[in-house]
Amino acid sequence: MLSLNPKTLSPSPFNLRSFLIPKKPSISSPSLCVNSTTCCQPNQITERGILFDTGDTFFRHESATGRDLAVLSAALYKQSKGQLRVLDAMCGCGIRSLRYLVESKADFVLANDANESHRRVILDNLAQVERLEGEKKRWVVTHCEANRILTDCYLQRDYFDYIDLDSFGSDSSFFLRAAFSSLKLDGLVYVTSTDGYSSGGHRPFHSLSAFGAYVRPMPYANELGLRILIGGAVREASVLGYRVTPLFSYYSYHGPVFRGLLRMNRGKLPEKRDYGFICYCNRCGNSQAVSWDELGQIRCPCNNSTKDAASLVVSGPLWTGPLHSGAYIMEMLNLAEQWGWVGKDAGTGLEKLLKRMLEESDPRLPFGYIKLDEVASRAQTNTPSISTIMSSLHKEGYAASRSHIAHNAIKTDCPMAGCIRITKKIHGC
Ligand SMILES: C[S@@+](CC[C@H](N)C(=O)[O-])C[C@H]1O[C@@H](n2cnc3c(N)ncnc32)[C@H](O)[C@@H]1O
Repeated sequence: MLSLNPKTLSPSPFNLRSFLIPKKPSISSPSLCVNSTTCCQPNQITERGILFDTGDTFFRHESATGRDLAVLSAALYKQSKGQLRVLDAMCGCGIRSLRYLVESKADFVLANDANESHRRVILDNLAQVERLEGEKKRWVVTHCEANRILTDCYLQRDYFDYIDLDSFGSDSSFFLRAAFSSLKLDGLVYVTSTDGYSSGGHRPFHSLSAFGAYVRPMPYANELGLRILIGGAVREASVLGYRVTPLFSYYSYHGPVFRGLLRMNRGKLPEKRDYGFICYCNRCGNSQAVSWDELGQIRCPCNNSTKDAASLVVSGPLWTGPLHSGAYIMEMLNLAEQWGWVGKDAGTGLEKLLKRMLEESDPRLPFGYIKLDEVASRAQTNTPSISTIMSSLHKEGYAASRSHIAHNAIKTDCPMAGCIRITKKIHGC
């Protein structure tokens, strides 16, 4: 068991952004109020019926869906393994820790945040668990730099089933190796990045140092954000002799935020087809995945001459495999249904999101998405409606789905030329 004295482990000055959040008044003793918003004080918040205080901490309402996904996946783990020890390495006000305890039924949660001034709010929020359930304490709060707590746990052989790394920018890459070391085999890491500059190809040398991927501007930048995050984790895990696979990947416009739930097992590097480079041709709009050995010979079929080689943009190495496991998303949907989070009157976008992720997990669909504006501009027509183009693609035998990442885009195995032809046909040209 851990024996950490938070007083002696002060946060490192690293990452000062979190300490610059303006102060809000905090309250003393929040209580758990299920399915009610009426008893809330103005500075208290409910999420899924759980009342808590955000105090001076960094808290975003918009991340509620990311937290729902976390809680569902942790609960599935508990159901399948019969145990759940969570390390919430950057817990903010402790909302996730609270939800892991109350909703996912975690046996133990270590709630950590480097900022010691969050302590009162976290303690008050988590104290609700015993008040509600009358059980013995199942949680500990610490204030260490994340790598420190992860490494301490590893050194003390105190392994976790589920590690949550909810950090800013591309910082999560900095914690991954320590996280994999302190994770049980078959355990889960829920990793986050808010680095939209790297995914947009605006700072390739930064993305190279943070994620190990040289990224250049491509039309499906937000999917690249997920792929470099997962690819970086794959690389970090393989250094330690582990193999990680994404169970789901989630992009949210608010931030932007890129999240991935990764399962870790012993193993070697991923399949060659799942980790490599992505090339996009500005000339024809098609993409291809290439491995390291093919990199020297890449040429887009649309252009055999070398004079137009500049039209090819290459990013990587990154994750080129599936973003989600369809079977896992089905399990999440079923649990969400049991909990009344989806279905009639559930009133959230969670069902739509999970169903879209399920569509995207069709193995026939390649990486990337095609923006309908790009198709229209190449076809010199108006933008086709998403349902019309999808039904035309299906009629011609292509796989096609919407993307949870971009609302005006489709994922399809139809090449750009086919999409242009279909769009022209839709418009009678
Ligand atoms: C995005 S917020 C966490 C939000 C929280 N998980 C939630 O869902 O509301 C990130 C937190 O990480 C903490 N933090 C930043 N750098 C850290 C580090 N190196 N080690 C531990 N905590 C850190 C900050 O104090 C901040 O509270």
